[in-house]
Amino acid sequence: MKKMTISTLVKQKQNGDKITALTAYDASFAKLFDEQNVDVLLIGDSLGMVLQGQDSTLPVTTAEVAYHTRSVAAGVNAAFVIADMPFMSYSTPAQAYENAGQLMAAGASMVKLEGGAWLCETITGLKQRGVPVCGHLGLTPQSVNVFGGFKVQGREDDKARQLIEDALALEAAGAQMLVLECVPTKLGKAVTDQLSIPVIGIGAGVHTDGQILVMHDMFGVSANYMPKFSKNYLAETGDLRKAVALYIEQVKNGQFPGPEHSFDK
Ligand SMILES: Nc1nc(=O)c2c([nH]1)NC[C@@H]1CN(c3ccc(C(=O)N[C@@H](CCC(=O)O)C(=O)O)cc3)CN21
Ligand SMILES: CC(C)C(=O)C(=O)O
Ligand SMILES: [Mg+2]
Repeated sequence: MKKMTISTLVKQKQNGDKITALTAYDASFAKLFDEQNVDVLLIGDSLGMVLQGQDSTLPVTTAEVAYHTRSVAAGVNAAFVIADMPFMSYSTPAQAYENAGQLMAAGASMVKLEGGAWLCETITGLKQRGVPVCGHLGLTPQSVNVFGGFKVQGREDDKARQLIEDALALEAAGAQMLVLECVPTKLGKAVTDQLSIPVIGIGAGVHTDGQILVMHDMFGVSANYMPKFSKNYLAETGDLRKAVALYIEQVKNGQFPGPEHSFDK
């Protein structure tokens, strides 16, 4: 398989060929996922919860994400590698450039930032400096203390409109991909239809251009809880590789996420 690129992912959106994504934190699983042809691997700051056992992503550092990015990059052949920028590592454009540089040097092909229109200057500046950016809207876990918990976002009409405006602003600023987390199915579809860049959903319904899951949830081994939108693929396959293959198959044919993994309103 040839190295995945952003232009191939955009073509997948245009062709309705669903994009498959998983989190990964080490070389062995990165290689296993890559061999099953997962399109995108994310070194998520979820590592604070699933690897470190903390109750939020806030304590994660850029050095920690860089460490796991080096490991994942060493195991990858074709998959597109995105690294999360941790909480408070992109508060100003200058701080974002410094920390994004660490993640790109560690082997990422893109960095992901949580937030809306306030990030536009940072996104434009990163892109001008050679750093592709993925946005992240909806339930942005780094704002858990503002939300008062890991709660579905964009349920009210005004909040939904605001989210769509933020998504359009991120795209206009130069974001080349978007993760949309924990929003009603209808909002997931509206954002996906209005953007030209690929929209990867997690708990955002079946209409996004692709899906991502935290790998520990897909295998049913998460230390803390299992979000409603996740599915344990190891339970029904009994084999790591078969679990990944079934996840890919069900994303591609629209079987996952089903209504039981989505939020109607
Ligand atoms: N194991 C794991 N899976 C994840 O998907 C994940 C992490 N950890 N850590 C970082 C963030 C935190 N995330 C979470 C965590 C919990 C819920 C959750 O419990 N959501 C409720 C929704 C409640 C409502 O209706 O508002 C749920 O029932 O799924 C959602 C996303 C997503 N990310
Ligand atoms: C759940 C995904 C989108 C993420 O941001 C993470 O794993 O940190
Ligand atoms: Mg994250």
